[in-house]
This record gives sequence, structure tokens and C-alpha cells, in this order.
Amino acid sequence: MTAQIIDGKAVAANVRAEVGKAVAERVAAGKSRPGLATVLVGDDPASHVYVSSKRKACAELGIESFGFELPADATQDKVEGLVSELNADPRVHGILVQLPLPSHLDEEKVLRAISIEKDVDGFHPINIGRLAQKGRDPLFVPCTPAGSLVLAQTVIPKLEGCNAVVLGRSNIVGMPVALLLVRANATVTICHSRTKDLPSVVRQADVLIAAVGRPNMVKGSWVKPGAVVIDVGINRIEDPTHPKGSRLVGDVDFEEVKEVAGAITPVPGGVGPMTIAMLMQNTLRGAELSDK
Ligand SMILES: NC(=O)C1=CN([C@@H]2O[C@H](COP(=O)(O)OP(=O)(O)OC[C@H]3O[C@@H](n4cnc5c(N)ncnc54)[C@H](OP(=O)(O)O)[C@@H]3O)[C@@H](O)[C@H]2O)C=CC1
Ligand SMILES: Nc1nc(=O)c2c([nH]1)NC[C@@H]1CN(c3ccc(C(=O)N[C@@H](CCC(=O)O)C(=O)O)cc3)C=[N+]21
Repeated sequence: MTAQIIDGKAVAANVRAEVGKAVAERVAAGKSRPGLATVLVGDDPASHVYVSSKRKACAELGIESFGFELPADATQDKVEGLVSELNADPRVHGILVQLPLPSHLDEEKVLRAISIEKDVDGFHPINIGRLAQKGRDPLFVPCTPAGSLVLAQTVIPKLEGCNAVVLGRSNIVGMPVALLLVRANATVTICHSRTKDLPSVVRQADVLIAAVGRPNMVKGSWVKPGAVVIDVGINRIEDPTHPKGSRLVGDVDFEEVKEVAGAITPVPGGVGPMTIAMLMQNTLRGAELSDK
């Protein structure tokens, strides 16, 4: 039997519709219109595409967006100066600094400069620290990890007690998604480039989250029959049969794994659209935090 395909686009559209409704209601009630500031340093074409789709989503939901572009050689002071101005700007309820930053910049210092009340990416060390602590709650949860859990929970609403395996331990996906799974009372294994016998570890998973950045790495034979597979990977590969000469694939070999898994997210149309929807939700939350 082939797997249920989890429609990330549809789930994301529902989340966006709810956010749009809440935005309209708060504006009608005389409260501030939510605003998102995006900061893009340098001219990476993929980053441009992501930032413009985030700003387009804002426009559709009545969220104001403010785009800032700095040259690739912008200094640390320049970037932190812009962040300070945005911290002080009452029209801005969320600040997103697109990652990765050019290598001469200190990423941690930039993220630390963002006011935690406007940290809609959830990457400020205080928000991440709270995510990692029992009995503490971050003000914002990182978007891709949050969206990945929402998609898994469309199939398994209660993750409690299930064996979850996370492939990858990055600051922006692997580690925070593992922390969220622990908070949902799953039993979590985190794998990385030093993990021994990856296929046999992955085979234990009732829920598998793949975030390695390796096209089609997870094979059908690695997956437990019936498992829920969330593919975070976004990899562009050459494909001469495709009109553009290339196409997007995930970290999971979709054709093989869909014959084994119980449910699977596609790429595109899976976690990507959810990332943007969760960012919209976090921006609304940023506006709500500013009400008091
Ligand atoms: N859908 C979305 O919204 C988003 C998608 N992405 C995508 O998700 C993927 C992961 O992104 P990101 O976390 O930033 O990537 P990183 O490169 O920062 O991290 C990759 C992780 O995978 C591990 N890894 C790499 N190769 C292997 C291997 N052969 N075997 C086992 N583990 C391995 C690395 O291990 P180690 O730590 O040992 O080096 C590392 O922990 C990418 O495809 C990216 O494009 C990212 C963000 C958002
Ligand atoms: N501070 C910061 N926050 C981020 O959230 C962040 C970041 N930096 N740096 C880069 C990654 C990547 N990321 C994606 C968002 C949407 C899609 C997305 O919408 N993907 C579509 C396809 C898009 C296409 O066709 O190119 C899909 O999967 O269906 C993908 C990837 C956010 N990231």
C-alpha cells in the first residue's frame, strides 16, 4: 500500500486563513496591524526567493512587511544597528534576519541583538534556551520545526510515547525539532554525520524528520513500514527533462519511501509552505505581545 501524502500546502493555507482572520479582527478592534521586517544581507538568489515569498504571504494576510537589504560586505555594526532600529520601531512586531549570513558576520551576536519579543524566527539564544528547558516556554518557536510537528500531528495527533528519529542537528532545524518532539513526550534519537549505521537507527522511527540537506538520501529500505516521514530537505538537483533544467527534491527518496511509509510529506508542497505559515502565525503573536 502506498503512503498517505501529507498536503503541506493545504495545511498551510488553513493556518494562513486563520491568521488572516485574526489580523482583520484585531485591526477592526482598533489594535495595531502586525508588521514583519525582513533583513537580507548579500545577494544569494535562493534567499531572495524565500524572503519575497514571506513578504507575499504577509501582503495576502494584511500583515505589513518592511524589507531591508544590506550589501554582502555590510559590517557587524551596520547589521546590529539596523536590528536596533527595528527593535525600537513600533510598526514592527517581528524581525527576521535571513540565514545564513555572510561568513564575516557573527551570527549569534546578530540574533542576540533582536528583541526577544520580536524574535519571530525563535532563534534568539533566550528563546532557544527556554525551548530546551523543562517548565519554561519560549516566546516564539522556530518556524520550520513547528511546521514539521504540525504536519506529523495531522497523522499522529498525540506523539507521546512514539519513537521519533531526527536526521540532522542544525540550530535552525534538527536541534529545535528534536526539542519540540521531547516536549511532546516522544522518545527522541538525534542522528548526524558521525552516527553509526544510520539505516538501522532510522528504521526504529515511528516518526522520522529528515533535515540533512542530502538529496534523496533516505531509502525505502531504511524506513519502518507505516512510519510517518517528514521531509524538511530542499535540494535543487539538475534534471535535463525539466523545463528549468533543475527541480527540487527532499532528503528522502520519495518514490521509494512512499511505498513503505504510512504517510509522507512531498517536496515541494510539504514543510516549505508550513514554514511560511508559521512565520505568519508568529508575527501575529508578536503583535499580540505588543498589545500589553
Ligand atoms: N523547508 C524549510 O522550510 C526548510 C528547509 N531546509 C532544508 O533542510 C535541510 C537541512 O537544513 P539545515 O539543517 O540548515 O542543514 P545543515 O547543513 O545546517 O545541517 C545538516 C545536518 O545534517 C547532518 N548530516 C549531513 N550529512 C549527513 C550524512 N551523510 N549523514 C548523517 N547526517 C548528515 C549534519 O551533521 P553534522 O552536524 O555532524 O555536520 C547536520 O547536523 C536542507 O536541505 C535545507 O535546505 C532548511 C530550513 C528550512
Ligand atoms: N532566518 C531564517 N528563517 C528561515 O525560516 C529560513 C532562513 N533563515 N534561511 C533559509 C531557510 C529556508 N526556508 C524556506 C522557506 C520556505 C520554503 C518554501 O516555501 N518552499 C516551497 C518551494 C519553493 C520553491 O519552489 O523554491 C516548497 O517546499 O513547497 C523553503 C525554504 C526558510 N529558511
